[in-house]
Amino acid sequence: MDTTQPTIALIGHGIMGEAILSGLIRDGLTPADHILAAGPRVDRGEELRDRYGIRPFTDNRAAAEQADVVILSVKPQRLDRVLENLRGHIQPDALIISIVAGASIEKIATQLGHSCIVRSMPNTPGQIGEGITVWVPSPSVNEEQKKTVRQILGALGQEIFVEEENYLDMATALSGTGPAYVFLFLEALIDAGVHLGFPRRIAEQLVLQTVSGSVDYYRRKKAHPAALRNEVTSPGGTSAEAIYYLEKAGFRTAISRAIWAAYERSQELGKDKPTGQLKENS
Ligand SMILES: NC(=O)C1=CN([C@@H]2O[C@H](COP(=O)(O)OP(=O)(O)OC[C@H]3O[C@@H](n4cnc5c(N)ncnc54)[C@H](O)[C@@H]3O)[C@@H](O)[C@H]2O)C=CC1
Ligand SMILES: O=C(O)[C@@H]1CCC=N1
Repeated sequence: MDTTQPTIALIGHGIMGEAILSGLIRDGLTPADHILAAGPRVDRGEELRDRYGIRPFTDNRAAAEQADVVILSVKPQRLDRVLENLRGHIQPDALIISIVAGASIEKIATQLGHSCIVRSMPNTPGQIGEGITVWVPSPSVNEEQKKTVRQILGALGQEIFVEEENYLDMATALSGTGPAYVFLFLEALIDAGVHLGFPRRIAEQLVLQTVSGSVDYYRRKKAHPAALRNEVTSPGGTSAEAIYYLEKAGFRTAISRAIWAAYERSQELGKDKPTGQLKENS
């Protein structure tokens, strides 16, 4: 093992834990034997070891004690117990990166008894390096550590540094949760196509290319979305008819209210003992 390379411990090796470790390995940032992935499920650890060559652990402390960087990637409802268990088992100069929705820097620092914390919010497209992560450091994170954070989070796609922690609950609602809105929209369009009478395969192809082509077009034209929508909307035509019904049904307001609700839920998840049932070991 090359002792000049930082050792990274993931506490929680579910969907996002795997996204991070696979990105680090894919980008050649961390050798697989420097990644320690901890979680209660032995089968999951073995699966990740076989797929990537990382070192699995069932004992969070044993992984964290060896790590220069500790990444917290458990569900918010598990966090209190995990932090309590890790307290006193973190190297004094270790950097902690949390991706846990809602959990504030202050909460993590107090419960862990450690001040060098980064709070971040990635999203699932990070699994293919196409995600976006917003992050905020505590005051004791130094410039060298910020570089490390950029590299680690950069393995998931784009990263945005912010100075105000409140942006993290906002990012959780907009970009962290964002893929769920996009997939719901895709699903609704495909089902509408099937309702019209298209075979599902054709409906999926039409929707996927329409959505990805529109996103690419928007990216390239750099025009306001309303201007691009107007290009589609002929007087007395089909788009005007469809948009009339969407607006009448409260499309925009529903989206805005949903994102506010997600923002408020992120704030609630940061409180002690957040509600929400978890299955064993999830
Ligand atoms: N899924 C998403 O879209 C995003 C999730 N997040 C945050 O990432 C965190 C993890 O979420 P997911 O990866 O989606 O969840 P997940 O359920 O896929 O992964 C959680 C992992 O933690 C493990 N675990 C359970 N108890 C544990 C313990 N005591 N110690 C160590 N590991 C334990 C579970 O076995 C599981 O593998 C959450 O806090 C979530 O808020 C952040 C951004 C996006
Ligand atoms: O649903 C959740 O709580 C997580 C946080 C960001 C995306 N999913």
